[in-house]
Amino acid sequence: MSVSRGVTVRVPAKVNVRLAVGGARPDGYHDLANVFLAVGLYDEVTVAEAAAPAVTCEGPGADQVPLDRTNLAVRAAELLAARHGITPNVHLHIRKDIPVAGGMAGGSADGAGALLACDALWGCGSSREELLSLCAELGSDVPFSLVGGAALGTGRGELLTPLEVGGAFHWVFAMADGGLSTPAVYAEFDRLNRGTEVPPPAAPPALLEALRTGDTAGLADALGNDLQPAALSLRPSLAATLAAGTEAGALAGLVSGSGPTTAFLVKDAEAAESVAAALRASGTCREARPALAPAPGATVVAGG
Ligand SMILES: C[C@](O)(CO)[C@H](O)COP(=O)(O)OP(=O)(O)OC[C@H]1O[C@@H](n2ccc(N)nc2=O)[C@H](O)[C@@H]1O
Ligand SMILES: Nc1ncnc2c1ncn2[C@@H]1O[C@H](COP(=O)(O)OP(=O)(O)OP(=O)(O)O)[C@@H](O)[C@H]1O
Repeated sequence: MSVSRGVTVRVPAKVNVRLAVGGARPDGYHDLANVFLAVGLYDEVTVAEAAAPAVTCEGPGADQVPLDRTNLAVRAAELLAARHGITPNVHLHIRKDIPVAGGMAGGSADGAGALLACDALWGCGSSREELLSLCAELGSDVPFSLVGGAALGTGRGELLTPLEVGGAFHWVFAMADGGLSTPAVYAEFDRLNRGTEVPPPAAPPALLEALRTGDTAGLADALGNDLQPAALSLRPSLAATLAAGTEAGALAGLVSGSGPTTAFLVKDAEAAESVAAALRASGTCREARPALAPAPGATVVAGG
Protein backbone atom coordinates (compact mmCIF):
# COMPACT_ATOMS: atom_id res chain seq x y z
CA MET A 1 0.00 0.00 0.00
CA SER A 2 1.26 3.52 -0.63
CA VAL A 3 0.19 7.04 0.17
CA SER A 4 0.32 9.17 -2.97
CA ARG A 5 1.41 12.60 -1.66
CA GLY A 6 2.62 13.86 1.64
CA VAL A 7 5.71 13.72 3.81
CA THR A 8 7.81 10.61 4.48
CA VAL A 9 10.15 10.30 7.46
CA ARG A 10 12.66 7.50 8.00
CA VAL A 11 13.44 6.54 11.62
CA PRO A 12 16.09 4.13 12.96
CA ALA A 13 15.87 1.30 15.49
CA LYS A 14 18.00 1.36 18.64
CA VAL A 15 20.10 -1.00 20.69
CA ASN A 16 20.97 -0.24 24.30
CA VAL A 17 24.72 -0.81 24.59
CA ARG A 18 24.48 -0.31 28.35
CA LEU A 19 21.11 -0.35 30.10
CA ALA A 20 21.61 0.27 33.82
CA VAL A 21 18.33 0.06 35.73
CA GLY A 22 17.75 1.52 39.20
CA GLY A 23 14.99 0.71 41.65
CA ALA A 24 11.27 1.24 40.90
CA ARG A 25 10.11 4.85 41.35
CA PRO A 26 6.81 5.86 42.99
CA ASP A 27 5.43 6.71 39.49
CA GLY A 28 5.99 3.12 38.29
CA TYR A 29 9.03 3.93 36.13
CA HIS A 30 12.67 3.07 36.81
CA ASP A 31 15.56 5.52 36.82
CA LEU A 32 18.01 4.58 34.09
CA ALA A 33 21.50 5.19 32.79
CA ASN A 34 20.61 4.16 29.26
CA VAL A 35 23.29 4.32 26.56
CA PHE A 36 21.36 4.33 23.29
CA LEU A 37 22.90 3.60 19.89
CA ALA A 38 20.80 4.06 16.74
CA VAL A 39 21.17 1.23 14.22
CA GLY A 40 20.55 1.08 10.49
CA LEU A 41 17.20 -0.75 10.47
CA TYR A 42 14.40 1.67 9.69
CA ASP A 43 10.66 2.21 9.76
CA GLU A 44 9.16 4.79 7.39
CA VAL A 45 6.15 6.91 8.27
CA THR A 46 4.25 8.75 5.53
CA VAL A 47 1.54 11.29 6.30
CA ALA A 48 -0.87 12.85 3.82
CA GLU A 49 -3.99 15.01 4.13
CA ALA A 50 -7.16 12.89 4.14
CA ALA A 51 -10.92 13.36 4.55
CA ALA A 52 -10.77 11.58 7.93
CA PRO A 53 -8.00 10.15 10.17
CA ALA A 54 -6.71 6.76 9.01
CA VAL A 55 -3.71 4.54 9.75
CA THR A 56 -2.31 1.63 7.73
CA CYS A 57 0.73 -0.54 8.22
CA GLU A 58 2.75 -2.93 6.05
CA GLY A 59 5.82 -5.10 6.61
CA PRO A 60 6.90 -7.93 8.95
CA GLY A 61 4.67 -8.12 12.03
CA ALA A 62 2.26 -5.49 10.66
CA ASP A 63 -0.67 -7.64 11.80
CA GLN A 64 0.48 -7.14 15.43
CA VAL A 65 0.51 -3.33 15.17
CA PRO A 66 -2.63 -1.71 16.61
CA LEU A 67 -4.51 0.42 14.08
CA ASP A 68 -6.44 2.44 16.64
CA ARG A 69 -5.67 5.44 18.84
CA THR A 70 -3.16 3.38 20.89
CA ASN A 71 -0.79 3.38 17.90
CA LEU A 72 2.10 5.66 18.86
CA ALA A 73 2.09 7.31 15.42
CA VAL A 74 -1.61 8.18 15.81
CA ARG A 75 -0.97 9.47 19.34
CA ALA A 76 1.87 11.63 18.03
CA ALA A 77 -0.33 13.18 15.31
CA GLU A 78 -3.13 13.82 17.83
CA LEU A 79 -0.74 15.37 20.36
CA LEU A 80 0.81 17.78 17.83
CA ALA A 81 -2.62 18.65 16.37
CA ALA A 82 -4.02 19.42 19.84
CA ARG A 83 -1.07 21.75 20.57
CA HIS A 84 -1.74 23.72 17.38
CA GLY A 85 -5.56 23.60 17.29
CA ILE A 86 -5.49 21.47 14.12
CA THR A 87 -7.94 18.68 13.24
CA PRO A 88 -5.66 15.67 12.55
CA ASN A 89 -7.26 14.60 9.29
CA VAL A 90 -4.29 12.62 8.01
CA HIS A 91 -3.64 9.22 6.57
CA LEU A 92 -0.64 7.75 8.39
CA HIS A 93 1.08 4.90 6.63
CA ILE A 94 3.79 2.91 8.44
CA ARG A 95 6.30 0.75 6.56
CA LYS A 96 7.72 -1.47 9.28
CA ASP A 97 11.13 -3.04 9.19
CA ILE A 98 11.89 -2.75 12.92
CA PRO A 99 10.64 -5.88 14.75
CA VAL A 100 7.33 -5.30 16.57
CA ALA A 101 7.62 -5.54 20.39
CA GLY A 102 11.24 -6.53 19.81
CA GLY A 103 13.10 -4.23 22.22
CA MET A 104 14.36 -2.04 19.36
CA ALA A 105 11.92 0.87 19.91
CA GLY A 106 9.82 0.24 16.80
CA GLY A 107 6.68 1.90 18.16
CA SER A 108 8.78 4.79 19.47
CA ALA A 109 10.33 5.21 16.01
CA ASP A 110 6.85 5.50 14.49
CA GLY A 111 5.84 8.05 17.13
CA ALA A 112 8.89 10.23 16.46
CA GLY A 113 8.45 9.79 12.70
CA ALA A 114 4.78 10.78 12.73
CA LEU A 115 5.56 13.84 14.86
CA LEU A 116 8.25 15.09 12.49
CA ALA A 117 6.17 14.28 9.39
CA CYS A 118 3.03 16.02 10.69
CA ASP A 119 5.08 19.01 11.84
CA ALA A 120 6.33 19.39 8.25
CA LEU A 121 2.93 18.65 6.62
CA TRP A 122 1.08 21.20 8.79
CA GLY A 123 3.93 23.76 8.73
CA CYS A 124 4.00 23.94 12.55
CA GLY A 125 7.68 24.85 12.58
CA SER A 126 8.22 23.33 16.06
CA SER A 127 11.67 23.84 17.55
CA ARG A 128 13.85 20.83 18.40
CA GLU A 129 13.11 21.44 22.09
CA GLU A 130 9.33 21.47 21.48
CA LEU A 131 9.55 18.24 19.48
CA LEU A 132 11.69 16.57 22.17
CA SER A 133 9.21 17.55 24.85
CA LEU A 134 6.30 16.07 22.84
CA CYS A 135 8.39 12.92 22.26
CA ALA A 136 8.93 12.53 26.01
CA GLU A 137 5.15 12.71 26.55
CA LEU A 138 4.71 9.84 24.09
CA GLY A 139 7.21 7.45 25.72
CA SER A 140 10.63 7.11 27.33
CA ASP A 141 12.37 5.89 24.15
CA VAL A 142 10.72 8.36 21.73
CA PRO A 143 13.13 11.32 22.19
CA PHE A 144 16.06 9.11 21.20
CA SER A 145 14.25 7.93 18.06
CA LEU A 146 14.09 11.59 17.02
CA VAL A 147 17.78 12.39 17.63
CA GLY A 148 19.51 9.10 16.70
CA GLY A 149 23.31 8.71 16.79
CA ALA A 150 24.29 7.82 20.34
CA ALA A 151 23.09 9.33 23.60
CA LEU A 152 22.95 8.77 27.33
CA GLY A 153 19.36 8.70 28.56
CA THR A 154 18.77 9.48 32.23
CA GLY A 155 15.57 9.96 34.24
CA ARG A 156 13.27 7.30 32.78
CA GLY A 157 15.46 7.43 29.65
CA GLU A 158 13.92 10.56 28.14
CA LEU A 159 16.57 13.10 29.24
CA LEU A 160 19.25 12.88 26.57
CA THR A 161 22.90 13.86 26.46
CA PRO A 162 24.38 13.29 22.99
CA LEU A 163 27.48 11.08 22.89
CA GLU A 164 30.38 11.25 20.49
CA VAL A 165 30.98 8.16 18.35
CA GLY A 166 34.39 7.74 16.74
CA GLY A 167 33.66 5.05 14.16
CA ALA A 168 31.18 2.59 12.69
CA PHE A 169 30.14 -0.53 14.61
CA HIS A 170 28.94 -3.71 12.88
CA TRP A 171 26.02 -5.56 14.46
CA VAL A 172 23.86 -8.57 13.77
CA PHE A 173 20.29 -8.65 15.14
CA ALA A 174 18.52 -11.95 15.71
CA MET A 175 14.75 -11.48 15.61
CA ALA A 176 12.64 -13.83 17.72
CA ASP A 177 9.17 -15.19 17.11
CA GLY A 178 6.64 -13.07 19.01
CA GLY A 179 7.34 -10.09 21.24
CA LEU A 180 7.93 -9.32 24.91
CA SER A 181 5.94 -6.69 26.79
CA THR A 182 8.18 -3.91 28.13
CA PRO A 183 6.15 -3.41 31.38
CA ALA A 184 6.22 -7.21 31.94
CA VAL A 185 10.02 -7.26 31.62
CA TYR A 186 10.42 -4.36 34.08
CA ALA A 187 8.01 -6.14 36.47
CA GLU A 188 10.14 -9.30 36.19
CA PHE A 189 13.25 -7.18 36.93
CA ASP A 190 11.51 -6.01 40.14
CA ARG A 191 10.55 -9.57 41.05
CA LEU A 192 14.10 -10.89 40.52
CA ASN A 193 15.57 -8.02 42.58
CA ARG A 194 13.06 -8.13 45.44
CA GLY A 195 14.82 -7.88 48.78
CA THR A 196 18.08 -6.61 47.27
CA GLU A 197 19.41 -3.05 47.22
CA VAL A 198 19.47 -1.95 43.56
CA PRO A 199 22.42 0.47 43.12
CA PRO A 200 21.92 3.84 41.41
CA PRO A 201 22.30 3.35 37.63
CA ALA A 202 25.52 4.54 36.00
CA ALA A 203 27.18 4.31 32.57
CA PRO A 204 30.73 2.86 32.77
CA PRO A 205 33.43 5.32 31.61
CA ALA A 206 35.15 2.49 29.65
CA LEU A 207 32.02 2.08 27.51
CA LEU A 208 31.73 5.79 26.75
CA GLU A 209 35.43 5.84 25.85
CA ALA A 210 35.02 2.85 23.51
CA LEU A 211 32.15 4.63 21.74
CA ARG A 212 34.14 7.87 21.51
CA THR A 213 37.16 6.16 19.97
CA GLY A 214 35.29 3.67 17.75
CA ASP A 215 36.91 0.78 19.64
CA THR A 216 34.84 -2.32 18.79
CA ALA A 217 36.72 -4.70 21.12
CA GLY A 218 36.45 -2.19 23.99
CA LEU A 219 32.72 -1.78 23.37
CA ALA A 220 32.26 -5.58 23.28
CA ASP A 221 33.91 -5.82 26.73
CA ALA A 222 31.68 -3.12 28.21
CA LEU A 223 28.22 -4.10 26.81
CA GLY A 224 25.57 -4.80 29.43
CA ASN A 225 21.84 -4.92 29.99
CA ASP A 226 20.32 -5.10 33.49
CA LEU A 227 17.02 -6.25 31.91
CA GLN A 228 18.67 -9.31 30.36
CA PRO A 229 18.08 -11.69 33.33
CA ALA A 230 14.40 -10.64 33.34
CA ALA A 231 14.04 -11.15 29.57
CA LEU A 232 15.76 -14.55 29.84
CA SER A 233 13.52 -15.50 32.73
CA LEU A 234 10.42 -14.74 30.62
CA ARG A 235 11.92 -16.24 27.43
CA PRO A 236 14.54 -18.90 28.41
CA SER A 237 15.04 -19.88 24.74
CA LEU A 238 17.00 -16.63 24.19
CA ALA A 239 20.00 -18.26 25.94
CA ALA A 240 20.37 -20.59 22.94
CA THR A 241 20.31 -17.65 20.51
CA LEU A 242 22.98 -15.83 22.55
CA ALA A 243 25.14 -18.98 22.59
CA ALA A 244 24.69 -19.51 18.83
CA GLY A 245 25.83 -15.96 18.05
CA THR A 246 28.93 -16.05 20.23
CA GLU A 247 29.85 -19.57 19.03
CA ALA A 248 29.60 -18.21 15.45
CA GLY A 249 32.29 -15.62 16.24
CA ALA A 250 30.47 -12.54 17.56
CA LEU A 251 32.66 -10.51 19.93
CA ALA A 252 29.72 -10.24 22.36
CA GLY A 253 25.97 -10.68 22.45
CA LEU A 254 23.19 -9.27 24.58
CA VAL A 255 19.43 -8.90 24.72
CA SER A 256 18.36 -5.65 23.04
CA GLY A 257 16.49 -3.52 25.61
CA SER A 258 13.48 -5.43 26.89
CA GLY A 259 13.95 -8.12 24.20
CA PRO A 260 13.34 -10.58 22.69
CA THR A 261 15.64 -9.38 19.87
CA THR A 262 19.27 -10.31 20.59
CA ALA A 263 22.15 -8.12 19.39
CA PHE A 264 25.65 -9.27 18.44
CA LEU A 265 28.64 -6.97 18.04
CA VAL A 266 31.04 -8.22 15.35
CA LYS A 267 34.45 -7.19 14.02
CA ASP A 268 33.55 -6.16 10.46
CA ALA A 269 31.10 -6.56 7.56
CA GLU A 270 32.43 -10.01 6.66
CA ALA A 271 31.96 -11.27 10.23
CA ALA A 272 28.44 -9.78 10.19
CA GLU A 273 27.51 -11.87 7.14
CA SER A 274 28.93 -15.09 8.58
CA VAL A 275 27.42 -14.61 12.06
CA ALA A 276 24.03 -13.80 10.48
CA ALA A 277 24.23 -16.94 8.32
CA ALA A 278 25.17 -19.09 11.33
CA LEU A 279 22.33 -17.65 13.41
CA ARG A 280 19.82 -18.38 10.62
CA ALA A 281 21.16 -21.95 10.31
CA SER A 282 21.03 -22.47 14.10
CA GLY A 283 17.23 -22.42 14.08
CA THR A 284 17.30 -20.35 17.31
CA CYS A 285 15.76 -17.23 15.75
CA ARG A 286 13.18 -16.18 13.16
CA GLU A 287 15.62 -14.04 11.17
CA ALA A 288 19.12 -12.53 11.47
CA ARG A 289 20.05 -9.15 9.99
CA PRO A 290 23.37 -7.28 9.81
CA ALA A 291 23.16 -3.53 10.53
CA LEU A 292 25.60 -0.64 10.96
CA ALA A 293 25.66 1.89 13.78
CA PRO A 294 25.43 4.75 14.49
CA ALA A 295 22.48 5.74 12.28
CA PRO A 296 20.98 9.23 11.94
CA GLY A 297 17.77 10.08 13.78
CA ALA A 298 14.34 10.75 12.25
CA THR A 299 14.86 12.32 8.81
CA VAL A 300 12.45 13.68 6.20
CA VAL A 301 13.18 11.66 3.04
CA ALA A 302 10.32 12.82 0.79
CA GLY A 303 7.93 15.77 0.70
CA GLY A 304 8.11 18.40 3.41
C1 LIG B 1 13.51 -0.95 27.71
C2 LIG B 1 13.70 0.35 26.97
O1 LIG B 1 13.33 0.16 25.59
C3 LIG B 1 15.19 0.73 26.97
O2 LIG B 1 15.49 1.79 26.09
C4 LIG B 1 12.88 1.49 27.57
O3 LIG B 1 13.21 1.69 28.93
C5 LIG B 1 11.37 1.33 27.39
O4 LIG B 1 10.90 2.54 26.91
P1 LIG B 1 9.41 2.69 26.31
O5 LIG B 1 9.02 1.46 25.58
O6 LIG B 1 9.37 4.01 25.61
O7 LIG B 1 8.57 2.74 27.65
P2 LIG B 1 7.35 3.68 28.10
O8 LIG B 1 6.29 3.62 27.03
O9 LIG B 1 7.84 5.00 28.54
O10 LIG B 1 6.85 2.86 29.37
C6 LIG B 1 6.23 1.61 29.27
C7 LIG B 1 6.35 0.90 30.61
O11 LIG B 1 7.70 0.41 30.78
C8 LIG B 1 8.11 0.55 32.12
N1 LIG B 1 9.26 1.49 32.21
C9 LIG B 1 9.66 2.19 31.12
C10 LIG B 1 10.75 3.04 31.20
C11 LIG B 1 11.41 3.14 32.45
N2 LIG B 1 12.47 3.96 32.61
N3 LIG B 1 11.01 2.44 33.51
C12 LIG B 1 9.94 1.58 33.41
O12 LIG B 1 9.59 0.91 34.38
C13 LIG B 1 6.90 1.05 32.89
O13 LIG B 1 6.20 -0.09 33.34
C14 LIG B 1 6.10 1.76 31.82
O14 LIG B 1 4.72 1.82 32.12
N1 LIG C 1 3.48 2.07 15.66
C1 LIG C 1 3.60 0.99 16.43
N2 LIG C 1 4.39 -0.04 16.05
C2 LIG C 1 4.52 -1.13 16.83
N3 LIG C 1 3.87 -1.30 17.98
C3 LIG C 1 3.08 -0.33 18.42
C4 LIG C 1 2.93 0.87 17.67
N4 LIG C 1 2.10 1.66 18.34
C5 LIG C 1 1.76 1.01 19.46
N5 LIG C 1 2.33 -0.20 19.52
C6 LIG C 1 2.17 -1.16 20.64
O1 LIG C 1 3.37 -1.13 21.40
C7 LIG C 1 3.80 -2.44 21.74
C8 LIG C 1 5.33 -2.42 21.78
O2 LIG C 1 5.80 -2.31 20.45
P1 LIG C 1 7.26 -1.80 20.08
O3 LIG C 1 7.52 -2.32 18.71
O4 LIG C 1 7.37 -0.34 20.31
O5 LIG C 1 8.09 -2.56 21.18
P2 LIG C 1 9.58 -2.45 21.60
O6 LIG C 1 10.42 -2.28 20.38
O7 LIG C 1 9.84 -3.62 22.48
O8 LIG C 1 9.63 -1.11 22.43
P3 LIG C 1 10.83 -0.56 23.33
O9 LIG C 1 12.13 -1.06 22.78
O10 LIG C 1 10.68 0.95 23.17
O11 LIG C 1 10.50 -1.04 24.72
C9 LIG C 1 3.23 -3.34 20.67
O12 LIG C 1 2.97 -4.62 21.18
C10 LIG C 1 1.96 -2.62 20.23
O13 LIG C 1 0.86 -3.09 20.96
